[in-house]
Amino acid sequence: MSIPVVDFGAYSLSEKDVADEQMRNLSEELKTAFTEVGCVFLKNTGITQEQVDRVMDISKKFFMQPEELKRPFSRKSFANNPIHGWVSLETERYKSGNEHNAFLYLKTDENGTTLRSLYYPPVNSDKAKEGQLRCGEHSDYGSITLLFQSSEGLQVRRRSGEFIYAPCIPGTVLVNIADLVQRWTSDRFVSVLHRVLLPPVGESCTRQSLAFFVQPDDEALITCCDGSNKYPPVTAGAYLIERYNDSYEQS
Ligand SMILES: O=C(O)CCC(=O)C(=O)O
Ligand SMILES: [Fe+2]
Repeated sequence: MSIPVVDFGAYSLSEKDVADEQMRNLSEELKTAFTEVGCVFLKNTGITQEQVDRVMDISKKFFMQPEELKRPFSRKSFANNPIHGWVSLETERYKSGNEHNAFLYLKTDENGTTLRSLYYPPVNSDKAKEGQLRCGEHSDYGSITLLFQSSEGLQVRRRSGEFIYAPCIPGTVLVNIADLVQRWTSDRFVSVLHRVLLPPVGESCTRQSLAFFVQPDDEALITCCDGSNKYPPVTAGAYLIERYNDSYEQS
């Protein structure tokens, strides 16, 4: 199954009421996507492509500034909020990947919900290292991730193990199931492994993406909702810290 594209119009930000039947149909479509692939493209959400482009333009302006102007916003500058802030090229990477990208994290104080704005600079494929990826293979940690992307390169792994491209479809948002929901649903919904490949040889395009990681409140206790206890109960905050420490190499 490829990644389904589901029309979210009935439940878009501009709609006040949703008819029961529309809600039932929508939930069926989402359930199929989340049990079979772990992700779905939603169209007609009420978030416009213009709004997404605007956020990407603002982010790009930030990334294009000289290092000394970005440094005051670097991650170490926010003592009470260790995730918030700018991370320069190759400072932080998933253990599985040989990466080259920069991030800006915007995190609230209430829980782990975070917007991560990513900028991948142009790549000279002659100089690329063996096995280099733009973003190493991983699954996200929280409940769901909303992903907006400016160009191709993202791949997701199907349950069969094969990686398929997640195309860049303007006006849509890609919703990924993350690990806490897989745990919560005792593996009924699958958290989707994904990665970002380098552009094809001869093309050196940049890439931008916006990943909105939705996280339950830190103290929320996540127990298997079918009562199976397949995974021991864990608070969302503790789980996030554990996964975060486990997943990254800092250089
Ligand atoms: O750039 C992308 O599309 C992938 C970003 C991602 O997977 C992440 O930040 O967790
Ligand atoms: Fe991710």
